[in-house]
Amino acid sequence: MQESEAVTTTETLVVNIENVLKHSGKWEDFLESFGSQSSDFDRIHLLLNTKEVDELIVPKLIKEGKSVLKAESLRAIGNQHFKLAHYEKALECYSQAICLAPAPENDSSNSSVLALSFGNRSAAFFHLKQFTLCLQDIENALEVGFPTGSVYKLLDRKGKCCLFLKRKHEAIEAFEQAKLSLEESMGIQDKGKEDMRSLINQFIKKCQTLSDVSNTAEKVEMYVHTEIPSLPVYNSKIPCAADFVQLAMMRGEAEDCMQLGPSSKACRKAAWELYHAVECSVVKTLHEADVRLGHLAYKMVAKAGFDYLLRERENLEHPNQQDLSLLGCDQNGVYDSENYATMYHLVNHSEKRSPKDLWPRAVNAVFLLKSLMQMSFFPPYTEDEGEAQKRTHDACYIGGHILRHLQMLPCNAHEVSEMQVNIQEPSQSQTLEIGSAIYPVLSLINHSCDPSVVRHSYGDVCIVRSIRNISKGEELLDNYGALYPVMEYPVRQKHLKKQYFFDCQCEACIKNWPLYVDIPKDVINFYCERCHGCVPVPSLGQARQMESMACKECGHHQNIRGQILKVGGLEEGYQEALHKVIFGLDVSRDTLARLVQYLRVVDKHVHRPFSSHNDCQEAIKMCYAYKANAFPRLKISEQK
Ligand SMILES: C[S@@+](CC[C@H](N)C(=O)[O-])C[C@H]1O[C@@H](n2cnc3c(N)ncnc32)[C@H](O)[C@@H]1O
Repeated sequence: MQESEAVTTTETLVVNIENVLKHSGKWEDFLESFGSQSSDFDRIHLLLNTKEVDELIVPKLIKEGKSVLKAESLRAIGNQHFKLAHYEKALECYSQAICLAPAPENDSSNSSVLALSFGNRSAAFFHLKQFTLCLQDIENALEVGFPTGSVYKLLDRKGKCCLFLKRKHEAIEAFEQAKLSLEESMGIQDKGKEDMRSLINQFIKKCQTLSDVSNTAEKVEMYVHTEIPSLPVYNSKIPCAADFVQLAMMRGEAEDCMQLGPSSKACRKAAWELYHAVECSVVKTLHEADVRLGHLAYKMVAKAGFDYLLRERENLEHPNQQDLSLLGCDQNGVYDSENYATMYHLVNHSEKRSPKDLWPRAVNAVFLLKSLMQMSFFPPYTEDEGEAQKRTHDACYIGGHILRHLQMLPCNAHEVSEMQVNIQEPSQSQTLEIGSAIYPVLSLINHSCDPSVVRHSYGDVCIVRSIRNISKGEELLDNYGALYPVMEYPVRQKHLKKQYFFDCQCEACIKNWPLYVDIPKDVINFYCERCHGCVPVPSLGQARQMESMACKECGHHQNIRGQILKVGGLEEGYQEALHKVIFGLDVSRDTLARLVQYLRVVDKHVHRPFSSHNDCQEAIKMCYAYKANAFPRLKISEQK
């Protein structure tokens, strides 16, 4: 028996190749030659034509088989747990069954184990009161061929979920469909049908008592933007369907955000097809080689397809800047994040990168290219000499795309995150990066060390909300991992320069705002009514007694009692809400509403940095985070 080979990561591969070239005295010349290449195409060409490099980059495909038998057996164990009301254990088994179940078209058994497992898992989610996840799995089960005779059960469950979530009209529609489906189902006696019908009718009556609520969340939560990624990848080491499973498990959690529902289904379908075409068999290889963002680069190219990339070559490389469609906009001039061109033209800073920066990326690109070559991505080539040249040329062109993305992604990709909640010790909760994704619209937002928006992951959907007042026409500013309250100015600048190639000129940087711990607590700087400068006041209590105060900048004396009363009037409610979030994990809408109200008023009247402003922002972020990907989940989704 062959001993299993140790897996080589691309990082080790880079070191190995360097060592081989150094050993043969060719490294310096090679690096010089590499540094003189002016395009990604040429860089890939050089690597493929350097024997030592070409011979060492040999990705081994690690295929993991699907198995109906294994999936069925896990599903059966899940059913045993389910009967004993061990729903979380059942959930785990069903999830594993879903991972191992083949796509329905490859499943020769009578009913698709994938569809049944999704159906079972929806029941487990239902009992765990995870209604949105339950709905997601009902959709999945129906999509992949749940047995028609039992579809009424899923529709009935769907109606109940919608009822719990107070989605009146969807609930009634689902129950009506359940009744129709019940009529069509064979193996159920007339009496049984009648009982079931009358039960469903009772639920419909319940639905009718619900009021037609609108989405009030939006008013409290300050939504700015919601984006479904063009491409997501997970850091999971589970092969193939893992991404799909995680998507199914997580996407659509934001039941209070109306924009998520329908398109996520289309995305899942697209992802499913893509995986089974060029990605499914290679996912494990990419994870084992630890290619990280390389997985996204691979997926971008795989999704675009060889024909498209070849056909659009001229338009991509030399777009007519007047023609917005060539830059990724649709016929109406609207930026289309599904269009490859939008991602292709995202900033990559190629011209600022040194050969030492580009070299490991080029090795990664060749590794990914060769993985792609083992799939049915390229057209078949004959053995002719001309064809061999074409083959090399095509490889360099596609490899060039991958290399371009490996430069673009570190400046533009976003993390998909999940909070691991520590219920006993909330301050010990941790946020983990569970994946990465490209959101082309989000990628247009610049950085500030004092950002105006914050992002949270709901599944792999990203929701952007404001965390301070934003005037009409004002630029949105996100944070690239360098917040002024917790990171010193030089450290922030270094980080931003290294990864994003710019010197930050945000207000916090220019004015050298202190770290949170050093923000003076004995003074509050109100806005001057004349010049917008600082009117410093001591504590709110003392300030209420004072007749007028002077602006530090223009000297104008003014009575700011009205402003002080506005902030002071909200202080008690804010303090209470803050305490509830931090110590009680109370992230209900009421608590959030008080925090948001306080933040809006403080933002309007008081200069930053102001530590209560920071505290309030952090508490608001916590409220959002606990509602986003957070496990174990707080039972907040069902709260009013
Ligand atoms: C995600 S992109 C943001 C969109 C980008 N400005 C564009 O026009 O496509 C990140 C890049 O934008 C630029 N950038 C972002 N924030 C910036 C800032 N505050 N000042 C200057 N450049 C910034 C940097 O070049 C950075 O690498």
